[in-house]
Amino acid sequence: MDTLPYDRQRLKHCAGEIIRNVRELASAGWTPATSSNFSMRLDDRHAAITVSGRDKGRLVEDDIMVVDMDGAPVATEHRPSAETLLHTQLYARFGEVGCVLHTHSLNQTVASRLYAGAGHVHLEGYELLKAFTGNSTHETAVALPVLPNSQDMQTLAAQVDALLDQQAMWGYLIDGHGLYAWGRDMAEARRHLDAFEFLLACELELRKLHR
Ligand SMILES: CSCCC(=O)C(=O)COP(=O)(O)O
Ligand SMILES: [Zn+2]
Repeated sequence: MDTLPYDRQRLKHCAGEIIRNVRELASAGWTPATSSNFSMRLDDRHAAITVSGRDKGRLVEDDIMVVDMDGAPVATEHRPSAETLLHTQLYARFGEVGCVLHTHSLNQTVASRLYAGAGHVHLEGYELLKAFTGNSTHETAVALPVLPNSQDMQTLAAQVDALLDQQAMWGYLIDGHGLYAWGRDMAEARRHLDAFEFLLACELELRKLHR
């Protein structure tokens, strides 16, 4: 008899989706040196998330584990991502969030350094802003927040919660660290992540050209 408190088949499905997508992100160079972490919602009380410290470009099913919405491991000896709280806080806060992706690409990391002082990256006038759910025109602006980094996840999570109290958003940067993006499912989270990456590359390129 299966006494697990989550659906084993759903975990298998999510692990497959995470592994396939993260392989692509790793090939693009967005997960250097075991960085980055990835999760999907299993149900109201559980999420599947990458095990801490694994090479994200070579994930196998055993590298995906289950946590509850407080970030505690469920039915496993594995240690979850050091940043699990930044995933589960989104699942706990928004019932519709189904996937959270965190990467450390060069563009994301450089942009986080350049715009930390301003506290956000202003993205305006791009057709690609329509990639973010809720936007239907290029005639709009998105402020991508940049948070100070911390090794204390409670501190980071509190900063994110304070931002979410003020604005709707699909992602944020952490200074010198990387990008968090999310969506209702993997496809939407991927689209948001890819759009942020492209738009940050545009902003960095424009800065170079204007020098
Ligand atoms: C070597 S990267 C430092 C930790 C980090 O930022 C990260 O994204 C990966 O941490 P995890 O515990 O999820 O492997
Ligand atoms: Zn990280």
